[in-house]
Amino acid sequence: MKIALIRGDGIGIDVADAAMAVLEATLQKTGQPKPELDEIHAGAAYFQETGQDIEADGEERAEAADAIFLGAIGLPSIRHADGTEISPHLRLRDRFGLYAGVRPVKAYPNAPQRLADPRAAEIDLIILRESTEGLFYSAAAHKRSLVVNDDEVQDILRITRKTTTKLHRFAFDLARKRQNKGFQGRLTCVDKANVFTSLAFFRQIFDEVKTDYPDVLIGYNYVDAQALDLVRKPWDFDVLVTENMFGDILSDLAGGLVGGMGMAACAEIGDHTGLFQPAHGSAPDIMGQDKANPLAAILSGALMLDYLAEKLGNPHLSDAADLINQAVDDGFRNNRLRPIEFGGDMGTRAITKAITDTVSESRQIAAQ
Ligand SMILES: NC(=O)c1ccc[n+]([C@@H]2O[C@H](COP(=O)([O-])OP(=O)(O)OC[C@H]3O[C@@H](n4cnc5c(N)ncnc54)[C@H](O)[C@@H]3O)[C@@H](O)[C@H]2O)c1
Ligand SMILES: CC(C)[C@H](C(=O)O)[C@@H](O)C(=O)O
Ligand SMILES: [Mg+2]
Repeated sequence: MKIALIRGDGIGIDVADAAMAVLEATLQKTGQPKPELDEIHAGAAYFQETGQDIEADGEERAEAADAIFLGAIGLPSIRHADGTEISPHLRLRDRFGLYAGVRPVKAYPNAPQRLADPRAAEIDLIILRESTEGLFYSAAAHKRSLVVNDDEVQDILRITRKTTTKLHRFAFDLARKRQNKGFQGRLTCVDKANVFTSLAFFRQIFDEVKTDYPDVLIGYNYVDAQALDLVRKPWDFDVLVTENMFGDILSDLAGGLVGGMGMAACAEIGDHTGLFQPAHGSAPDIMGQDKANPLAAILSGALMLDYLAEKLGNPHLSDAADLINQAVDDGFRNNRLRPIEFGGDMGTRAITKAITDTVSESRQIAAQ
């Protein structure tokens, strides 16, 4: 199993190391061989040093791996001449067609909840963020803005039938899988179809796809109302499918609901490969201090194992993913996970050790 590893910048480096340590421990526990890591240098610091945002053959090597794992990329102090930041990962999403951005939002026991309502303990939803087009079609990294001059800049919000059909199918399949696991299995289309023709088209394709999934409960919400509802009654939602920029914003909001960005895992899935990374950034305000919560990265590692189980036809990798998810759940339940992010006393290394210890001590799965 070959993983392309892009650790990136700031806390990205520490949380990627944490995720790899946990990955190795779980693979060992489940009797699987160590992954082969191909480290690819990329990011803002690399750009400052070399003038390139990723190693010359980095994109090809990423493509050759079974999956890609990324820490975080970007430092606000290092920018291109137009003011935008160094973002080679946007090119990776584009190049590999990583249209399905899966961002789980789950309240763990004893983790801080920002809402007083006891139902906040039930929050367990997934934001499915389209990740290649929408308003990001025009991201500076792609140089596709329509007008750029001293007086005006125009960006493009692009919705295509091909990508949107795949996205909505992915969303309905996900809702169905969740239904089979005992969740509501309700899918909400989040858009702004009241104002934008492009987003009315997004909803129209949702309606076309839904006819193949009569068993899935559906709903609609405009994105502004969805922001309200995520604060007012997040427990009512299960799977939300949305445009790229909306998903970017809502996923940070939702991360905040369940403690903070250190809990915000992410999988970006395309037809041929997947990229796994925490949804947070390089957090320059806490970098180099062993303060980052590595759980978003560790949980992204579990998403990667689940993806690889299917891709490589190896169910032991799913067992390894379950071990990680269980260790996080148990850790919070038993108060063995107390991240500094939540006012606790455990830094990046201590959290990582608590998870690897739990995995190694686990009696659930004997090494084979
Ligand atoms: N996927 C990515 O690589 C990615 C995502 C978002 C931002 N960025 C980049 O990261 C840099 C910083 O961006 P930002 O400050 O807007 O967002 P950020 O996610 O880095 O930080 C936002 C806030 O959340 C906190 N935070 C984030 N992750 C945390 C963790 N694991 N544990 C504890 N606290 C955590 C930070 O300390 C900060 O207060 C920018 O250069 C931005 O472009 C990269
Ligand atoms: C850093 C940035 C390019 C990225 C995005 O906007 O997609 C980040 O915010 C994310 O959510 O993964
Ligand atoms: Mg974001």
